[in-house]
Amino acid sequence: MAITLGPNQYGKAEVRLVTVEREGPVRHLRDLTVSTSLRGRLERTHLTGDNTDVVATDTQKNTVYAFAKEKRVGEIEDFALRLGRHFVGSFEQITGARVLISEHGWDRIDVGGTPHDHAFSRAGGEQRTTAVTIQDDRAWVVSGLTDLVVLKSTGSEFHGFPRDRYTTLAETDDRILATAVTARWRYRSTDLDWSGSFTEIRRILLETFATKHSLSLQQTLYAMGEAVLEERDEVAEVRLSLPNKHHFLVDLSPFGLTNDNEVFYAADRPYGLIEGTVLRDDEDPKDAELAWYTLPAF
Ligand SMILES: O=c1[nH]c(=O)c2[nH]c(=O)[nH]c2[nH]1
Repeated sequence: MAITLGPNQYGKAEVRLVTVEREGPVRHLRDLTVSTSLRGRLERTHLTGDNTDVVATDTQKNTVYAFAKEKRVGEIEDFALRLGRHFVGSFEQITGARVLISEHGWDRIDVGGTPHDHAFSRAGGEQRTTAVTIQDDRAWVVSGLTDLVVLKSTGSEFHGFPRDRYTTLAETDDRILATAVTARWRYRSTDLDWSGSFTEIRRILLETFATKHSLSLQQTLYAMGEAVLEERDEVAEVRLSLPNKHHFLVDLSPFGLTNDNEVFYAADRPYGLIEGTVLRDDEDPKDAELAWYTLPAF
């Protein structure tokens, strides 16, 4: 039996990078978490401990900080492409790179109706994300968002599902539908107005969630992905992960009270988890395998 080294990558995970840019008295703040992973001819270190080919993870981290100083960070997609191309272009043994970036938003604190120059408050839990993959001279960009928490207080039904001896769930034609959207979308290009595209895709996801009358969260998921693909040519594929944040009607009958969809118990766990991919039928699924490689399936 021969034993060999299979696919591998290595890098620095979750480099916390905060930049402050000056514009007169005004400061601009960026808050990123950056992970780098490199692939290539790395057998020697694994098999013999010879580190000749190993670009140290400490060097990778330092490169992130130095790049942030040498040129404005700019769009997270462009920053990730610069970093990935640097590693693949500078070290002959490194043939591929994956750079993950998530951005945490900060809002200016409002002081007496005026946004403050240099004081900020965290903008909720939502993050904008990108995953850039470089392989030799090719590149792929998968961007997205996490933890976009949404709720609609009506306009959602769930019925018609099979019943067996274990089924207790009541059918409903009016329920709360709530979720924390994690979405990733694969771009067809590496040269785009990233912020403009992000803003539009986020708007489409929100508008579709709000306006699509829902017969299941699965149907809502498909509608959200479909709307993005219909409106945004630059996107090849959308993957969504939607936890169903259940809101159960409280039984008020012990107190002699009715509950006409007014009082709910917001359950923490377990939650339904609805995940899916929406893609163009002319896309070759093989083409993007590397773009998604090692990313969560949804
Ligand atoms: O939208 C839903 N999809 C399900 O698959 C499901 N299952 C469940 O118990 N509630 C729901 N709601």
